[in-house]
Amino acid sequence: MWNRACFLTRLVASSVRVSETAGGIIKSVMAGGDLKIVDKSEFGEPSDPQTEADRRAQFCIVQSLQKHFSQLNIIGEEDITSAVPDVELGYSLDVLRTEAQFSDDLRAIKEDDVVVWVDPLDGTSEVALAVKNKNAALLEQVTVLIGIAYKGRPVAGVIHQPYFQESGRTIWAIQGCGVHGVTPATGLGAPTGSKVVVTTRSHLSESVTGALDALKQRGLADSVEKVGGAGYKVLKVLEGCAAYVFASAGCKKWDTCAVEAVLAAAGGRLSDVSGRDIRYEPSVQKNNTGGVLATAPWVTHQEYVDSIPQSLKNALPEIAAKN
Ligand SMILES: Nc1ncnc2c1ncn2[C@@H]1O[C@H](COP(=O)(O)O)[C@@H](OP(=O)(O)O)[C@H]1O
Ligand SMILES: [Mg+2]
Ligand SMILES: [Mg+2]
Ligand SMILES: [Mg+2]
Repeated sequence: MWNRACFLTRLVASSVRVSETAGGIIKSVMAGGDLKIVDKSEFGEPSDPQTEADRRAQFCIVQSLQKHFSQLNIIGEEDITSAVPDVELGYSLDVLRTEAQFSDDLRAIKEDDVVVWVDPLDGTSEVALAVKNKNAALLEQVTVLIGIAYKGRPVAGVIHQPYFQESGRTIWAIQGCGVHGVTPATGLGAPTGSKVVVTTRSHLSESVTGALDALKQRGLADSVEKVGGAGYKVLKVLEGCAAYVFASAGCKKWDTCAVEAVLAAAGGRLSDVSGRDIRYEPSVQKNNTGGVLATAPWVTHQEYVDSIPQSLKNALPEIAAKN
């Protein structure tokens, strides 16, 4: 089955397994207790922590994928990594079985047509806070993100959530083939009966709260929940929240590629706050300078775009320049 599978099937099938291995690495670093945190931010910027778990998880993902796919263009968040022993990776049979639903376009994708965007640990600030405050509940917000872009747009994505219940879960999607690992909420306000909007916990700013206030006034946000990680916020949108709003710069392509693929496969939409597509070519600037707006399948994305004040949209390039 593996040998007959097309390139995209084999890449996603391997990515599902390697995301789970990376999740295991994150858990073992946490269990060891010494996170060896460094701050990647430059003077005057908000703190941008990196732990030994981020470094080891990225090494594992990049090394394993390159072993199978030597020509693959992989762009990971971390510049510095920590070596971990080589592991023989398997592949997900569920992914292999999905190939029957592929379009001819998907079947024709070759190794040098794609860019893989890797966030080895999304929610690092929450990891640091969980340790500092001895609050293990925050770890639910950690995800491993592997996004696959073809012709500059997401075509498949893997979100592994290592601390979901006891053994974690992996959510993945390939364009046109549905979402696996979660059942997306389909109705208005499910499960709370109102429109809950999620936003950043650790990167709040005037422009973020300005956008949220505007959405509240228009009846598009009944309440706001502040949680960590782009991966976790999109999972919340898949499971009943109306939208994820981040009207600021600082969130990067590796934060959004995988989650956009998964959300789009569920019928939702992710764009910048002005409604423009986010591009994922290898040469693109890493920062999502137009902010991030993700909406559930059951809300109208354009209503959210239109409700965010133009003055905030216009100010984003200046915020981006400072990041
Ligand atoms: N101003 C900023 N500087 C650096 N990273 C930022 C940022 N704003 C958002 N991010 C990154 O975007 C992701 C989601 O952020 P948030 O939880 O605030 O919504 C996090 O990814 P990582 O945890 O992978 O670094 C976070 O670091
Ligand atoms: Mg991230
Ligand atoms: Mg990260
Ligand atoms: Mg980071």
